[in-house]
Amino acid sequence: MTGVHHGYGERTLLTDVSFTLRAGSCLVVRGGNGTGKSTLLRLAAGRESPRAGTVTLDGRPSDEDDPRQRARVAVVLEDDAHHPDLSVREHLLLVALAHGRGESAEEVVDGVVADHGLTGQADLTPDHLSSGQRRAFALAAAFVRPHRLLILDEPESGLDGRARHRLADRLNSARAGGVAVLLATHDDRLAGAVADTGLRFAPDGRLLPDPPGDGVR
Ligand SMILES: Nc1ncnc2c1ncn2[C@@H]1O[C@H](COP(=O)(O)OP(=O)(O)OP(=O)(O)O)[C@@H](O)[C@H]1O
Repeated sequence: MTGVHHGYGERTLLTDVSFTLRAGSCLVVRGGNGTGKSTLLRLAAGRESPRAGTVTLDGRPSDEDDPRQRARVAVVLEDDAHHPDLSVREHLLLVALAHGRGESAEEVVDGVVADHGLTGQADLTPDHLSSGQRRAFALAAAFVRPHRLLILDEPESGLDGRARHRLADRLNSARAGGVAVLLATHDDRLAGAVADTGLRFAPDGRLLPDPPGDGVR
């Protein structure tokens, strides 16, 4: 992201924001409610275009409608959609198949379901999940896709302590495999456990360096 300015109406949220995220690294973005974290992630994901500046992924403009990008980037934002009439397992299988997992799809889904503590909920439809289980389900839908970059907006919300530890472990294994992670969170422990660099929103919309700390590893 280079020299990005963005806002809505009269309000400026991002002022001259630049950063680079490399393979295998995790950048955490923090700031109070309404400062612009989700907005920044939507721009990174190519769901929205900035008023000024550029957002590129592997040298190409970030664009969520670009199939090449969707084959490499998995995004969990706050407004995740799901099929109300498919079970957790059926939904994940559909996502895995749509993203080219082919014959390995069932195995990938079974592994991700177990990793996300959803084994007992695999045959339920989303309406029958608790809010924390729905969050785990949204994260699972990202993990069944091929991904070189994960963009996660407050992935910890609704998760209990055990599930947060599992999430930190999964993100660290992903990083070890070369996956880049862009994370917005209010959880300093999660930030410290998974991120190697951090940025924090200043009141003028600039992003200032904010080391993630030690967290719980
Ligand atoms: N599409 C939009 N049109 C107009 N205003 C918007 C739009 N999206 C977000 N905003 C406003 O921009 C501001 C920043 O929103 P954003 O969701 O990025 O904040 P956030 O830092 O993620 O907050 P939180 O920690 O509460 O999730 C808010 O005041 C919000 O109302």
